[in-house]
Amino acid sequence: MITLMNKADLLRGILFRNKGAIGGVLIISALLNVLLLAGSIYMMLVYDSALPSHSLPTLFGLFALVTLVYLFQGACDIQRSRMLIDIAATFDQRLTGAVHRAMTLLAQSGRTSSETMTPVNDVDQIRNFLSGPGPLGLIDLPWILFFLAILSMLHIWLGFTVLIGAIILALMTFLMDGVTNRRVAVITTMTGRRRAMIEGHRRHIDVIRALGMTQRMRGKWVDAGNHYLDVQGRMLAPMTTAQGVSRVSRQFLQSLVLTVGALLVIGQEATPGVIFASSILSARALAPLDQLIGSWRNFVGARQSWHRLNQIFNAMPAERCNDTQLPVPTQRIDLRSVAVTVPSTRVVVVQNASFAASAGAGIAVIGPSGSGKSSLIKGLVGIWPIAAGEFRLDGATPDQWTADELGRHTGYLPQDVDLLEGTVAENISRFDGAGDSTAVVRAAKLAGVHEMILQLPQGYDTPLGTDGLSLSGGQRQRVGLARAMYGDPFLLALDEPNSHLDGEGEAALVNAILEVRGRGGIVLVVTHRPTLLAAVDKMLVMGNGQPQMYGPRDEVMARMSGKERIAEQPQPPAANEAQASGDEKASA
Ligand SMILES: Nc1ncnc2c1ncn2[C@@H]1O[C@H](COP(=O)(O)OP(=O)(O)OP(=O)(O)O)[C@@H](O)[C@H]1O
Repeated sequence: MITLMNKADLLRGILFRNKGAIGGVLIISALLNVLLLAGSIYMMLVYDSALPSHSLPTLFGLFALVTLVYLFQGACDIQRSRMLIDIAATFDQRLTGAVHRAMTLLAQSGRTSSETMTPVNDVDQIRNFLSGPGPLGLIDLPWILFFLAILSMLHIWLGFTVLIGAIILALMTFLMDGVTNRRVAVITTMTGRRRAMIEGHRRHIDVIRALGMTQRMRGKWVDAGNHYLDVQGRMLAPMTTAQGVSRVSRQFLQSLVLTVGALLVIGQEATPGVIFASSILSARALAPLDQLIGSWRNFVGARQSWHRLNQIFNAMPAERCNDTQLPVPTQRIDLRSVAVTVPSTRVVVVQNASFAASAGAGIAVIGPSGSGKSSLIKGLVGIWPIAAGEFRLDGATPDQWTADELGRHTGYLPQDVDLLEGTVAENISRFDGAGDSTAVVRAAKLAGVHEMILQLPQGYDTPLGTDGLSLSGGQRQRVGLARAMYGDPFLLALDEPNSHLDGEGEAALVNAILEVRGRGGIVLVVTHRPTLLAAVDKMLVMGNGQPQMYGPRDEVMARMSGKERIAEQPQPPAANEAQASGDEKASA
């Protein structure tokens, strides 16, 4: 697994860690290119010695020899392809961890799902290219000179003719590269968006069906598909033309070489065997270029993926590795003028948040919709960046722990609870393979979900998630609560944890919050309902992305009801405004 990314062309480093295998491929390629002469030599010997002498033993002897060479050549060819597949697989394996980290960071920074998937698609693209025929064209490219030298040894005119052909094909490849580059980038982006579109439809299939949008969504998908195919067809046209021209040019060149050979034979400057041998040799000489032109689109795609991956990896911050491990926080949290931003837009959604709480505190975060309650929670548990101000746990800023360490001290229940693919126990234990079942059951009991889990087909071992059992909204919320409480985190942040709960569930939740507070944890709970107020001792009122009031629960409630009473009294408009602005100042 890669931990430090700030290196120029990191991918090349990873690929060339396979030096042994790459060296093996180059050696086998050299051998194969030399063995490729066998066909031409055989033909020359048959025409120039076996045929004139009418010697059957010579013919059969030569045939046996060339058969052996072909068998060996076949074995080398298979071995070379296998080695390339292994190199591609190792390259992919070595990048897996880094790709996952890149995806996590891209998703955290608010990128779209197609952008987030880019590193995976790019590694796929490079691996497919490396394990396909594409690299063989590149590896065999220098061997064009070898075949040109042999052809020139047969006759300088033969070498010259093929050299001109090679230059024309190389020029075509060069020109095609300029045309292809931008087009392949456009097609790659469109392919990613198309995949994201169908994935979006899949995710929201229930809403699409229930609201009668199936035909409209299908129409959108078909339109997008038609547009994609139209653009792809237009963009790929020059490439297909170049491939066709390359194939015909190669055939033409072979006939041209044959003609030059025939002219040399007529002029008694070469033997008849030379005609056929040079025809085969010219085909071999130009094969790498032809192969490259054939797989040029994949080559350009892989090259772009390579650059994109390098850019992504180089932009990734080095993974934090704190030398000093801080103790588990147990005392307090402090916020001083904290501002939270949305990662994708960098819009500030919470500002001037200043308050403190000590061990055992329970804080209800209330306020109207869009007032910044969830955003504040996201900032405190490290999902969204704190752009200004300070948040400290026992005096330390969150970045003094690694994300995973901090995660162990934090419990978070989001508004939309997503359980991951795995069993109920795995989900509750946050996939901590080393975690003990007692802690899982304890967290489930605390969340009041133990009895419900026992009713599931396989109890705690029931698979959930993508292909597993789907739970109801309330069940999901309670399993999510157990997951948040697992490991007795110091800071427990619950975002509307009772939105799907019935009376019994709410009672269990109140008990759970009291239990956490009783053991010295701090609970922040966003709620629109008064039921949970029984479990807290403090209240934070949010409005317009800022705390409006903070203090002991009953005091804040009294101030709020006082405000309401003032607002209810009929007052002249000017007096009303003065009162409102005075209150805001006081609470701020
Ligand atoms: N993913 C997001 N991308 C951009 N802006 C967002 C995002 N989520 C929230 N916001 C913005 O942040 C502001 C605060 O939203 P937030 O969800 O924190 O409010 P809230 O008080 O929790 O609302 P509710 O009670 O409805 O959940 C809103 O103006 C909202 O438009």
